[in-house]
Amino acid sequence: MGLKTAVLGAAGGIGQPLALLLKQNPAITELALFDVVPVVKGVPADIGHVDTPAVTTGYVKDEDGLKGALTGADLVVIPAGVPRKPGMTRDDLFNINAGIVRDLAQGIADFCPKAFVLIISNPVNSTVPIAAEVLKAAGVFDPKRVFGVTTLDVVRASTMSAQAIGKPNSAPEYTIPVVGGHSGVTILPLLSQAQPALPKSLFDDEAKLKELVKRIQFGGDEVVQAKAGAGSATLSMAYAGYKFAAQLISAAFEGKTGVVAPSYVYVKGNADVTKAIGQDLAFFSVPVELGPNGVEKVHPLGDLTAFEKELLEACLGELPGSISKGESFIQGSKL
Ligand SMILES: NC(=O)c1ccc[n+]([C@@H]2O[C@H](COP(=O)([O-])OP(=O)(O)OC[C@H]3O[C@@H](n4cnc5c(N)ncnc54)[C@H](O)[C@@H]3O)[C@@H](O)[C@H]2O)c1
Ligand SMILES: O=C(O)C[C@H](O)C(=O)O
Repeated sequence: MGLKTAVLGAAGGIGQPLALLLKQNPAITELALFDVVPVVKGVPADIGHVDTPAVTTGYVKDEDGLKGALTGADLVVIPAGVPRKPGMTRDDLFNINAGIVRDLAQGIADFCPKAFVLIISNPVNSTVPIAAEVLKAAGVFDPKRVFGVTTLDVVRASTMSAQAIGKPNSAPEYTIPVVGGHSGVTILPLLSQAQPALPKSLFDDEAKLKELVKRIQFGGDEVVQAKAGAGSATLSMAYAGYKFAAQLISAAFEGKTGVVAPSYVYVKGNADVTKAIGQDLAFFSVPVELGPNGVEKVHPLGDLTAFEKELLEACLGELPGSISKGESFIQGSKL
């Protein structure tokens, strides 16, 4: 088995370290790096020296590079687009990133319609519906193969919970489902379902619990502010993006079973999700069991505490509008 993986936006803050991490995955034999800026030809010249199997190539948009990067791709990861500056919301990126994701999704429809698609570009709550609409219009949308990458929220939930309970080295021990969307209050960490359970004292201290949830929801802002105008999370995102890609590769191509990870996927018509959230939304981040077809099964959201139900209400106050905004961007252009 040899996999071709394409990274679109590969010269960027996320793209470069993500490409390096992907280069280390032995299942990947071809790593295609695409960007609009010519330096993307230098990235494979650099990481191509790493002594792992993947042959690494750079493609620039101007040279009809999208076709070369995508043809034959099994997996496409998209971190293309502009990042936030302090004071911006992710939705403020919509005007620029919506068109970028639309054009890249069209390339996927044209050149690798069966690839797994992992979307990192913000606002994820809208860019994933945009990609889905483009693929639908081309008649190639497979809801099991398109993923909004929300793994950074999952990673933050473990790290920040471990810090909050005074065991900062214990982050790797915790698995915490984070569902909903990927922006502020749409990020819904289900701390009550942490494995192993977080200490009861955390749940007894309402102020501390709320502070922790808010920190997970607005973790992206922490980085945006600290970078002071020079961008948003790149290194932790590359780690998280690779983590999800590696989980998908192991389940889809290497026969690993029982791989479950939250991801923002198409859930329209899923009776269990509709029952759990009280709406038949098109997209929601849910714990997904991964396998040869991508999404093999959506796992239940489980019992929510009264506080988590409040968080769900807040999430649902924002998420449907973000989904419609993405869908209308494509549907409107077809009128
Ligand atoms: N999902 C998440 O959890 C998450 C986390 C962090 C960042 N992000 C998002 O990821 C995106 C990228 O962030 P970054 O820090 O890497 O930004 P960056 O500016 O460092 O890199 C973006 C890259 O995309 C390239 N690009 C622009 N238009 C393109 C196109 N049409 N085709 C191909 N490449 C194109 C740019 O040339 C650049 O190299 C942003 O939208 C950011 O908000 C998402
Ligand atoms: O905060 C951002 O804009 C980038 C990313 O979505 C994040 O969560 O770090």
